[in-house]
Formats: sequence, structure tokens, C-alpha cells
Amino acid sequence: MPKPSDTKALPAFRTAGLTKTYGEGKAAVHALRGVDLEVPTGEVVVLLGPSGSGKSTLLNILGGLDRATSGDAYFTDHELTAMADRELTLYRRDHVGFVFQFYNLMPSLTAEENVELVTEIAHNPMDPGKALDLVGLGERRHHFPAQLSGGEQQRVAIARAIAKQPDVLFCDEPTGALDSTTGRAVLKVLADVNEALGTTVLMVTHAAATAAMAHRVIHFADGAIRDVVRNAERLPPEEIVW
Ligand SMILES: Nc1ncnc2c1ncn2[C@@H]1O[C@H](COP(=O)(O)OP(=O)(O)OP(=O)(O)O)[C@@H](O)[C@H]1O
Repeated sequence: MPKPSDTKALPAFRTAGLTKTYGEGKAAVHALRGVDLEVPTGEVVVLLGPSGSGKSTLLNILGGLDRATSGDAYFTDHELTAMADRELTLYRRDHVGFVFQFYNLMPSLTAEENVELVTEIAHNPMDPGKALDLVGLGERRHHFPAQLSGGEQQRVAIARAIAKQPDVLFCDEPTGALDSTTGRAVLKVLADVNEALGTTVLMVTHAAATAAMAHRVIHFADGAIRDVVRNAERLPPEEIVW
């Protein structure tokens, strides 16, 4: 799939009537029950909602990791819901970065080598050292994950995700395993990446206070959007308390 050209004016994502049902019959779980959503390009968007309300399911569909049951989902002008598996793979490879609660770093590789795993196959990568500089870990590039704190390991995972210069960064509970001070440092890195690179950031979190750093907050309940709030003023991550 080519890099979208002149798509700045298009929303990063649009969905209409998006549903996802796991299983069938009496065992069916309706994880998404008709989601109509718009995520503007370049924004930090936080998804909040009770456990089981469908946040990760939505993130996984928009990230090309899972498929919807019905409805439409677009990334810019590309229809994700119409893509063949091969196209979805290319979409994930060329446009999307993921940051999860657990960092999934290779323990036998240094920070820099973990980032290189991605840059070696990426379409338009940045220098791994630059990615580590951006997350404040340039000096620790030769350290192994076991020599880094949880927050530092998460920053390596963020460096790995941004090194391929994705259009979108999906973050599922990126601070879930971290204490609040370390979590704030990680959120600051995400805000800095959004600011410096214009990367759209879509973040699922249980830490409701995180909403204060977002351009837009989507409240989820029972597989649907209950409310979308645009923050008139955003709080710097370092001022967020939870
Ligand atoms: N692979 C699956 N098979 C069956 N049911 C699933 C599967 N994945 C998710 N579900 C169900 O779909 C619903 C939505 O799950 P999802 O993980 O999207 O919620 P969530 O809002 O992200 O929850 P949490 O905040 O706890 O992570 C839940 O009822 C969950 O049990």
C-alpha cells in the first residue's frame, strides 16, 4: 500500500457502524455494537471506559490486528475493512506502530538492536539512535533490557514503534505496568513524539487522568461510544496525577 499522499486533511480514522462479535449463538460476545468514530490526523486521542467495553477490540481493528464483523473502517482514504490479509500486513508494517502494556523486548538484544529489528524491515525508517534519542535513551543504547527500569524499557518499546516513522501510534495501557512517576515520563515521550513528528496517537488507558493530555477523549461503554470530549486546554503529562 503506498504512503498516503496529501492526506493531511483527511481524518486518520473513520468508522461507521463498526461491530465485532466474538463467538456465535448463545456464546456470542458483542464487543463492538456499532461504532461511529472520527480521529483527526495529528491528534492525541485517549479512549476511556470500563473493562470489557471494547476499547482494545477497537484498537486492534484500527491497527489491522483483528477484523470487524460488520461496518466500515477507514485509515485516511484506505478502507481497512475491505483489505485482504496481505494488504493489512503491509498497512501494519508501513503505517502503524504499537506500544503495549508489556514491552515485548528481546532480552538478548541491546536497546539499539531491539529498535533495529524494526528499522531493518521498515519502508522509511529513522536512524535507531535518533529514535532512542527522541525517547531520552541515546546514552543507554548498548544496554540490555534487564539493565533498564520498567519505564526505560517502555521507552525502548516506544523508540521501536516510532523508528519506522508510523503515521499512527497505538498504545494499549502503555503505563499499566508502571508507577505514576515513571508513567508520566512515558506519557511525556508520547506527547513529545506527537508534537515532534505529528504522529497520531490513539491510547487506551484505565488511568482516567491521562485524558487531560489528549486533544480528544472518547468515552466507551458497552461496545459503543458514549461521549466524545474535545479538551479546550491540554495538561502537560508531567502535571498529570493518578
Ligand atoms: N478473542 C476473544 N474471544 C472472545 N471474546 C473476546 C475476545 N477478545 C475480547 N473479547 C470480549 O470482548 C469484550 C470487549 O473486550 P476488550 O478487550 O475489547 O475490552 P476492553 O474495554 O479493552 O477491556 P479492558 O479494559 O479490560 O482491557 C469483552 O467482553 C471480552 O471478554
